[in-house]
Amino acid sequence: MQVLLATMNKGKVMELEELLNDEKIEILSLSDLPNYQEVEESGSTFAENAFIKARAACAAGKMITLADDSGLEVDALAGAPGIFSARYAGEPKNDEHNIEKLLTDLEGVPEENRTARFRCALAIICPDGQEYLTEGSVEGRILTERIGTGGFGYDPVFYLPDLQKTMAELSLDEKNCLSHRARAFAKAVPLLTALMKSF
Ligand SMILES: O=c1[nH]c(=O)c2ncn([C@@H]3O[C@H](COP(=O)(O)OP(=O)(O)OP(=O)(O)O)[C@@H](O)[C@H]3O)c2[nH]1
Ligand SMILES: [Mg+2]
Repeated sequence: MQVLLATMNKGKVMELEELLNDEKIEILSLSDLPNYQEVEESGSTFAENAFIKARAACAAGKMITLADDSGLEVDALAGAPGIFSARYAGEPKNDEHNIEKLLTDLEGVPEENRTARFRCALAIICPDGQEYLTEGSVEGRILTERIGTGGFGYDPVFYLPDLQKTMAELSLDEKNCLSHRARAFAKAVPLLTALMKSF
């Protein structure tokens, strides 16, 4: 079975490829679709944006398509950056600038009020029109400085109190055991298994 990963984000591709690691699944990405034009994420929720990305890519690739829309919600910022996480510090998107802006916005906010979560909405679309959505989240806290070099995005400032580590200090395997994306993906596994039998 062929599955298309509808994301331009190399960090996500790495994580999803590892999660989808099954010899019966051939993984394609948007770079396998010649002339694919990235679609505008015009929705107002993670779920809407995940469907927008998945529908567009499925129409182009005509195979089972997975798209993730994800981001960071910080309580002291009323849920920002949320769906705007990728471009929080403006265009073109830049993880370093985003972290810089986040730390500036949170200056003076004490540790106990720096609670946050990553959220992921994972859309799965089939060429015959079936649509599914799963979601996952992981709770943490925003540090005042970066620690660790793994992952992508805000990982170096996202602290997991239970593990006493940032997300960027985890190996790919460790991140894939507990991340928002891994949790959304785990809920999609039974579905993918069923789809594999029918396509
Ligand atoms: O530290 C992080 N660890 C993560 O595990 C993570 N997952 C998402 N994010 C942030 O949220 C944006 C997604 O926005 P997003 O879903 O629109 O993706 P994107 O624009 O990067 O690629 P695409 O999939 O849309 O092509 C990303 O760029 C990041 O800023 C993360 N940050
Ligand atoms: Mg995006």
